[in-house]
Amino acid sequence: MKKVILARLSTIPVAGVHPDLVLSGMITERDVAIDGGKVVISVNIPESFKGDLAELKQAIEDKLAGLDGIDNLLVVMTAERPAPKAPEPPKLKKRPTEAPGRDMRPLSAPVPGIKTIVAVASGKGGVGKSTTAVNLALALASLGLKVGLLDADIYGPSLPRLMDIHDRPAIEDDRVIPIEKYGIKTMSMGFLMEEDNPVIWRGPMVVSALMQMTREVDWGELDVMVLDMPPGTGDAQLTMAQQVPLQGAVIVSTPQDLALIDARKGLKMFKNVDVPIFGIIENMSTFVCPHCGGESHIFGHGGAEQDAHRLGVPFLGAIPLDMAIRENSDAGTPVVVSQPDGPHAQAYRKIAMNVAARLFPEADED
Ligand SMILES: Nc1ncnc2c1ncn2[C@@H]1O[C@H](COP(=O)(O)OP(=O)(O)OP(=O)(O)O)[C@@H](O)[C@H]1O
Repeated sequence: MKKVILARLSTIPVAGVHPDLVLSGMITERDVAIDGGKVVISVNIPESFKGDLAELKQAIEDKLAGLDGIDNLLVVMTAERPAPKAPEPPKLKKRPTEAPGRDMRPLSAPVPGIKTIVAVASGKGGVGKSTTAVNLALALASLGLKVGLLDADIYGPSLPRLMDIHDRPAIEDDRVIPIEKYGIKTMSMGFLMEEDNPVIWRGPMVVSALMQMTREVDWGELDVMVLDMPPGTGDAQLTMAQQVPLQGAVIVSTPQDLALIDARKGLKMFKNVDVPIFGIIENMSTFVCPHCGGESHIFGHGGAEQDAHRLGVPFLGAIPLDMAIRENSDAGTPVVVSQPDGPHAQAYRKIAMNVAARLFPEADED
């Protein structure tokens, strides 16, 4: 099947690169993933490419249209050069983080059907950003909101593991259908990649993949989309923060990371692109002993809250370092759904209420 696909694609000329798309090296056998009738093709766009990405994508779809054995086709364009220039978002006036009332600033191209988007970011990896994003999304849903969770951490997508999802999403009318679990809609590049054949993402490829996951996925109507960003504050994260119409961002940080400067880098990045910072979530704040249940303040206590205030951003809440959170995360049953009445679910719900209050300030005024 791969051979038939590649044979058809090799008749497509690529402007400025090669008269044959396959010989150009932009698509190899490894870039074609087949799962039953679902086919995902990732195209590596080199610097020398002079054509139009949308036209090339269309040409690939046309060539494969009607091919026996393909029910659903998804073409992902990935580029090593700077992403195709999107229209510059309007220059927005800075909005104070705690500005009262509704944010009336124009949004850069809102995504139809999605009322609000909140980014979950961290200054560095391994602080529990994805665990926090998943539990925050589920806690927002438990408040009665329609929630989507987009795992934009395409370097190391963790949603398949954290939510125990191993299916591939369906594709209908050229749109990917997000996978529903525990009452929220989810999408992750991890759903499309083969575990033993990871895609190597280079620089701005990330951005075009993100745009496709935001806009070409059939999210339906959402009150809030939680966007799990890749860790760190590099160019890819910066471009994401600019290109997605974010209502705000939350920064996940451990106590020691707050005391250091990583979390501050995250704050600075969003401030630079005029995205309001909803606040800081302190993860792994106190240590809960798995044997006696006693709490130890290994990194000191209350420091994060003070740090947040010192940095001029709200403190949204703290989540302890607890074996139950790790075990549930790793088993794909986030603590908010596996122990909905437990103290951790409560802590996440409290944070979710803080976030919801910032996402929908008008609801507070009623
Ligand atoms: N509050 C917590 N208590 C105990 N374990 C936690 C807590 N938060 C996260 N973990 C565990 O820490 C590990 C890293 O968490 P996670 O994958 O969410 O981090 P991340 O910041 O998204 O990482 P990366 O940057 O690599 O994507 C996981 O094993 C997770 O279960």
